[in-house]
Amino acid sequence: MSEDAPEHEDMPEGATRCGFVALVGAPNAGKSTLVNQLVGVKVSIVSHKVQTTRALIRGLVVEKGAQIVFVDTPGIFAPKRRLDRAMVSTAWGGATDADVIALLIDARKGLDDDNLAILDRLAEAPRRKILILNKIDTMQRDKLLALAQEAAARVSFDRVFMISAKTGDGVKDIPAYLADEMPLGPWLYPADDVSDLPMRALAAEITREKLFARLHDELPYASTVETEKWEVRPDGSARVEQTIYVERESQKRIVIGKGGQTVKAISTEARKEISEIAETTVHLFLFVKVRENWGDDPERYREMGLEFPKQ
Ligand SMILES: Nc1nc2c(ncn2[C@@H]2O[C@H](COP(=O)(O)OP(=O)(O)OP(=O)(O)O)[C@@H](O)[C@H]2O)c(=O)[nH]1
Repeated sequence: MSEDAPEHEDMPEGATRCGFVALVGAPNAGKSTLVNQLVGVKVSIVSHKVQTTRALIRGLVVEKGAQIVFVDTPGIFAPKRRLDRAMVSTAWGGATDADVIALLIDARKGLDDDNLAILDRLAEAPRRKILILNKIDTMQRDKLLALAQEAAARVSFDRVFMISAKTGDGVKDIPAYLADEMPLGPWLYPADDVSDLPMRALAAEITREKLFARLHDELPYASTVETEKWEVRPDGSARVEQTIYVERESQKRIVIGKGGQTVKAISTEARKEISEIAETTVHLFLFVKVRENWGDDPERYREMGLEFPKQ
């Protein structure tokens, strides 16, 4: 990552560019949808529930000889617990390390308190910044222009994009622009990688998504899924073992369900999707365990790649 803003030098023959773009935005702005749209593969989990993104997930896009590494930051929100503070700290850490910070705003919401707080913070960051107004499929154009002006009055953006992450409208312009902004340097990832997120973590996110789709009213947000084992068999299929961690015995019973029905249904759904993404047959084994005070255990969020917040 470069300390200085990249210069617009002519590309020597055979030279490559590579850089980091931090996607910053309020929960539900559409960051995961945008990363998925950019990368073309489901690398980060989209959900109607806010704060789905629990760790930094990168999507790689190659454009005009430049490798652009998108850092999908967790939603910036008012942190209460230690875990939440760690997530926010990680999000801003990722943003200030990046070559370009991309602020994604749900245009429908406009400059609400969340977005104003982010803009204030962004104004201080000594980085190139772009503004992406998302969800234009739900809005009229004149309102978008007014919103862009309002945001630009607070933060100096190098460029403003108006897109629909959902339909893909306008999305291609973003990597086309960013490719020229990346500093000269070798690619950091193999050419055909779409994500440096290991398959294990992706599989855990998929199961977690299925778990919450069923039980979002009954489970605390802190429940997690970990992939303990990913074993490729001689026939190419994979034996995958995952543990669902909950905070209390009562929650364990809910996840398991009557006669194991609930966990079985979650497993069936998750197995289908993991198989599709892994492009092989997956045999999924789910275990449910109680881990108390999960949300306050520093070891847990260190394992997830989260930083300690600077107090
Ligand atoms: N109409 C419309 N909906 C969108 C668009 N982009 C995203 N959404 C929806 O907005 C919701 C939130 O999208 P996500 O991609 O999960 O948002 P996020 O910013 O990654 O959220 P966190 O991971 O929780 O921070 C989902 O229901 C998406 O389908 C868009 O361009 N148009």
